[in-house]
Formats: sequence, structure tokens, C-alpha cells
Amino acid sequence: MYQIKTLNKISPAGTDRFDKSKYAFVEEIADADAVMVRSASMHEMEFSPSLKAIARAGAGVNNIPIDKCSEQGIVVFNTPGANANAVKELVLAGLLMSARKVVPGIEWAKTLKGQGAEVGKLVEKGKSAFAGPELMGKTLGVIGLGAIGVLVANAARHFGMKVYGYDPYLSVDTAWGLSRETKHANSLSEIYQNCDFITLHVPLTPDTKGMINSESLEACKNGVRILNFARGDLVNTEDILAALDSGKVSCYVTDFPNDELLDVDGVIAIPHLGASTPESEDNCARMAAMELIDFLENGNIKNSVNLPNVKLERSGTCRLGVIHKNIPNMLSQISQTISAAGLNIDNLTNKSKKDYAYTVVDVDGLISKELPEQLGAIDGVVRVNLYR
Ligand SMILES: NC(=O)c1ccc[n+]([C@@H]2O[C@H](COP(=O)([O-])OP(=O)(O)OC[C@H]3O[C@@H](n4cnc5c(N)ncnc54)[C@H](O)[C@@H]3O)[C@@H](O)[C@H]2O)c1
Ligand SMILES: O=C(O)CC[C@@H](O)C(=O)O
Repeated sequence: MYQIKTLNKISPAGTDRFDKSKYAFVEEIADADAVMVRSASMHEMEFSPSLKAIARAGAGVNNIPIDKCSEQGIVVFNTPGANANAVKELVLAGLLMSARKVVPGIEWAKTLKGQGAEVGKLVEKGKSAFAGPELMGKTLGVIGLGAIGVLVANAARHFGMKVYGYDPYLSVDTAWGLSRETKHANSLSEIYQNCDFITLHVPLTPDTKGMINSESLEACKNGVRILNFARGDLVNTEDILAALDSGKVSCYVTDFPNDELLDVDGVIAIPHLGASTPESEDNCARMAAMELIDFLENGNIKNSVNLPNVKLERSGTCRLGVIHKNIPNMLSQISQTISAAGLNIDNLTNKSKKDYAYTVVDVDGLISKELPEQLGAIDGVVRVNLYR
């Protein structure tokens, strides 16, 4: 039996994919072959040698210690694009809310409770405090043109906005999906100087942490509206609060509230609801489950953030999945060790991603108990998994 541990609430659309005759859900991570997780932080967790894979039912993997996983040969998956539409829809709501003062207006309207027949008159008298501009004709800067950024950029065009997009690592596939009317910004300065609204759709990494700070805000237009549906730490809290106070920023919409941001004028703090739709939770859970099943049963890897994609049709009698450092001479040492064990290699594939590589070998004949140990002893081999 394969043992699965779920952290967070994972939709049954995913958990039901595991065949009950082959999979069991366990309480303790120490017993697990694989983990399904959403936003729970795994940075302080110990991983037992049984743990082979972690599937993030979502996009951001900053809650998972990727380097530690790679060193231990644990494959980390995510579910690219599976929640992008849900986030896009809330970003569009965020754009409207940031412009039209709907949230403070609703809060003010509640204070009129108990005024009886006067409510209508009071509404008309007080509403001018909550007027806000239209989106049509305004400029939106989208930072990060991945699954979500592209959808937001394209949809904003339908509001009549002029859209600038910035992404130095834009993939060819994504570029095909981007509206031709999106202006390609060559630098962040171009976004800051030109945009009335700026929306962030980049992963949180050491490079992007704090990218919105006093310096970048200084380069922005006065009264800019900032939307952050990506990760809280992309924006320096102290600096955005100062910019709200000075009027440099007129609204900050964030899906990642912290104590300092709550109940501040100009801040719209949403409790991380970007991906909280039944459709997106189902999509993410389903994709994460399918990734784990194909890896645990066949050693195939799709949508991993730390190892290459490898898909090999099963052949031979057994399969070995060897996770190793991306250094010279690994393939020949692996195949020599297998040949020395008297086994014929039926099929083999090898792919690399940054510092790590993955070799999948289908062999004819039965694999002895010693062979995985011999392969594991090769300098640079991190982990050997056996698939029967
Ligand atoms: N609020 C939510 O519930 C929610 C849901 C999904 C994703 N997210 C967050 O949004 C982020 C983006 O999600 P996605 O699905 O679009 O991911 P994605 O991987 O499809 O897109 C990220 C894009 O950012 C680009 N990028 C990376 N570094 C950059 C930089 N320094 N400057 C500009 N562009 C850069 C990449 O090239 C990529 O195109 C996730 O990493 C996650 O943190 C939040
Ligand atoms: O699981 C969630 O609800 C949020 C997921 C989101 O932050 C992501 O990065 O995909």
C-alpha cells in the first residue's frame, strides 16, 4: 500500500482518485510515501526516508523547502494553471474595488442602520465620499505573465484598459496566449512610470521578495493602486503603509493580510481567497493526485519544480528511477552498475533540470535487493526508487 498524508483541506476530486486497494491516508507524515499540501508551511518539518514526493495543490511553492527536498530526492510537484481562472476573477474584482471605493462605501452604509426612513436621504448626502474613477482608459501594469498574469492582462483589455506586461522569463507557450494589444514593458521602471494600477503575479523568491518597496513606489505615478494576489512578502509592509499615508498609493488590495495592514484606510485585505472556488480546488486536487499516482506507480514526473519532466512508457519487467546530481559520467556509471548485475536494459531516459537529473531505466529480469544499494552508493546519486 502507498501511504498518503494530506496537509490542509484537499478536495475529494483529488483524494477520490487514489484507488483504495492501493492507497491509504495516514495521520503521521513520518509514515507517508507522499504528501498533498496547499498553503501549510513545511519548512520546519522533518522528512522521513519513506517520503518520495510532495504535491502542492496550487501554484506557489514558497511553503515547501525545495532545496532540502532536492537533497533528499523528494520530488516536489505543483499544479500550474489549475487555479488561474479563479485568481483572475478575484483580481478583476480587486481592480473594480480599488477604483470605486465599494468596500468603505459598504462599511459606511452599515453605520446607517437604525435611521429608518432617513436612510435613503443619508445615502444620497454621503455617497460623494465614495466616488471613484472608471477603469476604461486607465493603464494597468501586470508584473509576471504566467498562468494568472496572462489571463488578467487579456481580461483587463475588455475593461478598456491599456495594459503593460513585464516578464523577463516569459515562456513561448504563454506568449502565444497573450493579447497582442498588451504592451511589452522592457523594465519594471516602464511599469512604474506608466501605470495607474499595478498587479503582481510573480512567485515569491529571494529575487522578488520586497520588490514593491519605498524605491519602487517612489518611481510610481501618484495615487497608484497596487494589487497583490501573489504573496504578501513581495510588498514591504512598512513602505506601502507610508506610501498610503502620503497619498502616493491610493489603494492596496492584498490577498495576504498581516496585522499591520488590517483596518488601515486604503487597504483592502482579503483572506487569501484567490484560489478559493470549488472549481479551482477540484482542478488543483485532481491534478496533484494524478501527478502523485503516475510518479508513485511508474516513476513518471510531470509538473515538478525541482526535477525534470520524464515520461516513459513501461517496458521490461522492472523499472528503476534514479535521482542524481546533474554532473558528468552519471549515466554510464548507472548503466554499468545495472549491466554488472546481469540485467539487460530495455529502455532508458535521462533528463536534467538545473543541479539535478533523473534517469529512468526499464530492465529485463528481476532486480536484486543489492542493486538499488549499489546504485545509491554511486557518488552523486541521491535516491533510487524501484517500480515493479
Ligand atoms: N492568491 C492566491 O490564492 C494565489 C493562487 C495562485 C497563485 N498565487 C501566487 O501567484 C503566483 C503566480 O501564479 P501563476 O499561476 O501565474 O504562476 P506562473 O508560474 O504561471 O507564473 C509566474 C510568472 O512570473 C514570472 N516571473 C518570475 N520572476 C519574475 C520577475 N522577477 N519579474 C517578472 N516576472 C517574473 C515567470 O516567468 C512566470 O511567467 C504564484 O507563484 C503564487 O505565489 C496566488
Ligand atoms: O490553496 C489555496 O487556497 C491557495 C493557493 C495559492 O496561494 C497558490 O499559490 O496556488
